[in-house]
Amino acid sequence: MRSPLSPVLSINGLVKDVGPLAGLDGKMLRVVSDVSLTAERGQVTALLGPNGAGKTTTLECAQGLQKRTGGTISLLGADPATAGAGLRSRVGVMLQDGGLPPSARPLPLLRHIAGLYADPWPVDDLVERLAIDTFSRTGVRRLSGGQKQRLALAAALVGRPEVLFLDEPSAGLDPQSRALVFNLITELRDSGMGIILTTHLMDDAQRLADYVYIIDGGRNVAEGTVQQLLAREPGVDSGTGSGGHVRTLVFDARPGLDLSGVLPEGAVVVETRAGSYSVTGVLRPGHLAALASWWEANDVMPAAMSLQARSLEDVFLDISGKDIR
Ligand SMILES: Nc1ncnc2c1ncn2[C@@H]1O[C@H](COP(=O)(O)OP(=O)(O)OP(=O)(O)O)[C@@H](O)[C@H]1O
Repeated sequence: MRSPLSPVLSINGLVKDVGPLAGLDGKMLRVVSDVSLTAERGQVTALLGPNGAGKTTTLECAQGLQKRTGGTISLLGADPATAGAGLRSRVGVMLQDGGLPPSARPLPLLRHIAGLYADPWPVDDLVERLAIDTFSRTGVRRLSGGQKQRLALAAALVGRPEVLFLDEPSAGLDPQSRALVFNLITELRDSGMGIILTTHLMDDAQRLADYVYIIDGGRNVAEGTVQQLLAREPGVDSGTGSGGHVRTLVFDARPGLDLSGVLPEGAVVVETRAGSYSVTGVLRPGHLAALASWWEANDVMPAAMSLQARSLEDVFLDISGKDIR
């Protein structure tokens, strides 16, 4: 785990039991057994994990919404389990379902929230920045999913929080709104806000996160910068791999080519469907040269080919497995 000088959030050995549960003969169920993470100021820290990994439970304990069973949590230097309203006013939370009152209208709602803070973000500016002006007087229940998301972000920001929790911030956003929201998140990060992001969209995490924690089954399974995680070789649990990046070369040619023994070690060749081949591994120029020589010797001219970088999604699936939770 990182040891930043002044983290906005620091979780150590979090344990959370729920219950007693009737389905377990009245026993407690341990849903988080050992999660640790730190989030720095001026960074986006992503918490990723498959369904049921314990992300929501971890973050709700961090926000003081659930009582932890064990471990320590420090949010802006205070214990969220015992801190009062003073801490809450320094923390912004954007929930996936918005948590907004259905009968409220965006502009009056934001003005009302702003009235609770001594030095709020000017509402007109937020409304303009998040393009809320076009629906500022429409009832929340009539807003589209993307409009609710932008309003939820504005509501989380109006108190100028020092730390911001974002749960699936781009859910339901069209490409224009996504760009708007991402630009704002990047700007907030650059201005020193500590941002904690949970998402199932690996693309969002890859784009926004400075540091990533992956949890599964209620415990940490991997962490690192996006670059460090991308450099991992498939199946390797720790370290940064051999220094090269795993890539996939995809090409289309005639079906049934026997490429066994053609490539230097470290590459796996699969005919994914008739005539489509993928070569995956820490590919080096020698792999490309061997393939091209073999094509020449066997009179094969691919109809199409591309070299693809490994994505955070590939790494995530590699670490957390492909089983459905
Ligand atoms: N009160 C509860 N009673 C029973 N099980 C619970 C309770 N709270 C959480 N769980 C279980 O704990 C596990 C972790 O849940 P949590 O919501 O933290 O996961 P998550 O990583 O946020 O999942 P998702 O990605 O699906 O939102 C799940 O298996 C969930 O069913």
